[in-house]
Amino acid sequence: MSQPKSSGPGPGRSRQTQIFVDGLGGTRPLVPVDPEGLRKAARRKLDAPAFAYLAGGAGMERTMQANLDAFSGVKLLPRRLCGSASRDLSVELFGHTYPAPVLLAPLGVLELAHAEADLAVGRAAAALGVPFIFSSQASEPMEDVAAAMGDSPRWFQLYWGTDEEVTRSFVRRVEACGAQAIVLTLDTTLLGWRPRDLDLGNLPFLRGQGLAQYLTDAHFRSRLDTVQLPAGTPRPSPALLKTAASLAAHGRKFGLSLAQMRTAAAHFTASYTRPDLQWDDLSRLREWTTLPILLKGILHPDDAREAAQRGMDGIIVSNHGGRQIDGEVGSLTMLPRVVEAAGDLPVLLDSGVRTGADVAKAMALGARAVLLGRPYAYGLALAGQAGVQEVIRNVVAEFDLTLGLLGAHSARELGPQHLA
Ligand SMILES: Cc1cc2nc3c(=O)[nH]c(=O)nc-3n(C[C@H](O)[C@H](O)[C@H](O)COP(=O)(O)O)c2cc1C
Ligand SMILES: O=C(O)C(=O)c1ccccc1
Repeated sequence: MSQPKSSGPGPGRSRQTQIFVDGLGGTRPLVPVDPEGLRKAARRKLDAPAFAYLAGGAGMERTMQANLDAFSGVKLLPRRLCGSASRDLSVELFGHTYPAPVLLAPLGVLELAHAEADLAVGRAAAALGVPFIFSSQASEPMEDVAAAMGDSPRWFQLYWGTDEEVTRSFVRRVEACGAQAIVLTLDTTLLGWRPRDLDLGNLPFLRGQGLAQYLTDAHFRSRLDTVQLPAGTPRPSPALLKTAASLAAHGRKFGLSLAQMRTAAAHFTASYTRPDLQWDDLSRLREWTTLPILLKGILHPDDAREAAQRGMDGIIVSNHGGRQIDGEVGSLTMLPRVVEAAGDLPVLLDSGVRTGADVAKAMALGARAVLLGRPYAYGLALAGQAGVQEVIRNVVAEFDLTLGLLGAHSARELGPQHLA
């Protein structure tokens, strides 16, 4: 059993030792190790609208809390005198071996956190061999991020829009980018009710942010001279001028005029999602690509069964980090029943994963891997690529230590025997 390469996320002891040795010389970690400290440091660093969008959730954020509570409610149960000096953290998914059971979740609009956005995250993921799931709402085009990552693993998250030519075009581009899987997100057919953004009246897409996949898509661009803007021109105000400046800046980056950018923001808003997408539609995606398809946002076991019957390849149990329905069930709470219903399909999980011990809990409950969400965006905000790398290293280091302390030799052997 092989350990991850030294360039990989790394075994826990060395990371922990490194932090303490650095501390002897007065050097502190680049970003807070404590998850709540990490969030607070990002809040101090970011402007209010950026932090609201990245950190916020739906309604009173009760589902965000439920995600954390679900992890708190699961208790690990270690065994003694059966441990190992080193652990094998690797996992296999769809014929690929990854160094640890951790992927980077698709997060839109990363330019809110850092100017280098998805490029910095891609480089961090590549440095560690951890797969990065590119978002449909990315700030940098998939081709550029893929180029920045070399041969390192990348997946792609798809939103299925009403302009199906664009959706189909994304799938072609994804294949050309060397993605190893497509993740179809099903829980954002409508934008959730998010008071933090509503109170600031801020939706990044209307400012041209988070549209890089669309603005570089030939099919999407072909619409920009034909789609009509809604009538009625608002009176100029300082805020509107700021919005125009943001649209114009994004237009310059992607070779589009301000008028085209206004149309792009309107066309995106009108077409990015299909609230009436049905199970039968999945057969078209299945025909378009031979890549593994995972459905993200599954919570009900019957939906997992349906996914298996429809020829899907995997499931991501998720409630979108509590950003969609306030009051929906915590993601980890549904994991065991979804795993049971999914049969042979690999089940991954996100929403509320904050620590290495959380990774161990999800795997003990049957997840094959987890997606890390907001924590890496906070690392990005604080220290760019290096901040993202450090957040991943810390989570993986704690996971490795947790395995060792549980008496497990490998990530794969985690199971109900490790739960109280
Ligand atoms: C700022 C932000 C943007 C997101 N954008 C997307 C997206 O474009 N596509 C998607 O499938 N999920 C998106 N998500 C959801 C994440 O992929 C993931 O499900 C969630 O962040 C996990 O919860 P956690 O942040 O509590 O770990 C986004 C989440 C955040 C916080
Ligand atoms: O912010 C999100 O969580 C997200 O995924 C999204 C994507 C497209 C439109 C609005 C929100």
